[in-house]
Amino acid sequence: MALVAGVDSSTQSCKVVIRDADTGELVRQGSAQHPPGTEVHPDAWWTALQEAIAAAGGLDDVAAVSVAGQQHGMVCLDADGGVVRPALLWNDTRSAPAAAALVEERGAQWWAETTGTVPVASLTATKLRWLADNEPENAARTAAVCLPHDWLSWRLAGYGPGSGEDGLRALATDRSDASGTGYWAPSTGYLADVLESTLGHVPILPEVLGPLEFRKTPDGLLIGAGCGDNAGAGLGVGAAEGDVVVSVGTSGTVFAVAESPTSDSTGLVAGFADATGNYLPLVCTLNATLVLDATARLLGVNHEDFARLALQAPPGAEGLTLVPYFSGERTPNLPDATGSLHGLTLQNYTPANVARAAVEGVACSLADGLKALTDVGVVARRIIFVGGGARSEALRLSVGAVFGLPVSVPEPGEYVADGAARQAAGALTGALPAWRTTGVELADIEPTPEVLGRYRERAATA
Ligand SMILES: Nc1ncnc2c1ncn2[C@@H]1O[C@H](COP(=O)(O)OP(=O)(O)O)[C@@H](O)[C@H]1O
Ligand SMILES: O=C(CO)[C@@H](O)[C@H](O)COP(=O)(O)O
Repeated sequence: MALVAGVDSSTQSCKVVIRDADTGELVRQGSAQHPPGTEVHPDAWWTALQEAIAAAGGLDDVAAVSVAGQQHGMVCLDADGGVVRPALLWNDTRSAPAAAALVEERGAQWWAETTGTVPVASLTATKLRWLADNEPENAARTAAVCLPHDWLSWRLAGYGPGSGEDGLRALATDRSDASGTGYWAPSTGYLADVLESTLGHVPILPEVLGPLEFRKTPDGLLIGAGCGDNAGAGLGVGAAEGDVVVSVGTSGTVFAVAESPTSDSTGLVAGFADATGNYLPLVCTLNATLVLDATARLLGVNHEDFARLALQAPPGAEGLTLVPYFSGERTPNLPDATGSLHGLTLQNYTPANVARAAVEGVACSLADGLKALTDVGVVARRIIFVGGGARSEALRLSVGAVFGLPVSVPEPGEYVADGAARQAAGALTGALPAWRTTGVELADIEPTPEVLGRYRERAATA
């Protein structure tokens, strides 16, 4: 029995699954926490990866591994292979003015048509512009730029500080993560002019590997191309045409697998690539489980009691609407927005209604994401709901009620890491295996279009 490993180095934690390459059976798993914040030194991810691997029983008997990771994070390396400064993560909004400037300079249409995505603060290119404007010495010292999953794959392959230029030239990435940088186009590859006009020079960049390409360590461990975490989730749940995946973790994402690229000059839909050679039109919000975590903390309850409390209130929370833009927002692009609670009366101001309004606010912001996707031609027949937030019964039911589509909830699991493991199995055998996932279909949920309608009116004033 050959074993493969998949890693999800996400915003809050690192998860490792080890599966049978043929059957997909879960053999072992482990995880470790990441530090909080939107600026993190990559060494913290490396430490967490090693802890998670150890918790999963090590990789000694594993034939291939792939790393999926949070997208867009700016990892700058110096000529020696050392980290120049802590990475700015996808949810760090300090580069919002840089994003606006880039859109102004070339026009939203150019970005949408060339790279698939109109820049917002999350995209790596905007962070490079921020670096050049605010830390010119660090920009000048940056010899190579890569993403979280590229850097961890590179460390697993034995490179790191001291590797020098030869080491930097061994960096590798894949289409799905490259497509979230803002300086890579699916049709032409890296865009030197965008790098010149952001970082100020063209650094060494990771080679973009094909979906089943791999590198090999001296010990014979295959290291797959890896992928962005959303593309990993798509692989992990086996998303097919007509499926829309809703993933609720630190970010809320709504995405579909498409055979052709999308181009949305309104900037709502990011035209990413997937991990199989197709495309992954995606909407991403900044405010998902952290809003639920904060509201549960405010109410002094744990996740389970929070869900129970929310379900004690009727749909619509007796008129309360929470617009969840606590961290600013990415979609819609409102980096300076704040959250708000609307419709308060002396009668409806109860813990249950506040909990329900938080859950419905997150669900409604994602339903707006679905609308943006269908507006660019994505066909949605059912929702596949994954991520830490899918463990909440209240959020599952709320997603079912506001989306107005059948919702399938796979067994709770680590679908990003599973997708990476599936890619590793593909690298090992030459073809992606058809692993089965099991789950439940949510049936008989009363749709609540009035909840979504009221949310839209109130969010429009944010
Ligand atoms: N039962 C639950 N109800 C609501 N949220 C939950 C539940 N279990 C976990 N979470 C939340 O899910 C988040 C972690 O999900 P995950 O998908 O792993 O995030 P990420 O990939 O962004 O690191 C945390 O914010 C955690 O509090
Ligand atoms: O920025 C995006 C997608 O464009 C996020 O989805 C990140 O990829 C982080 O994912 P999580 O850690 O929240 O899963």
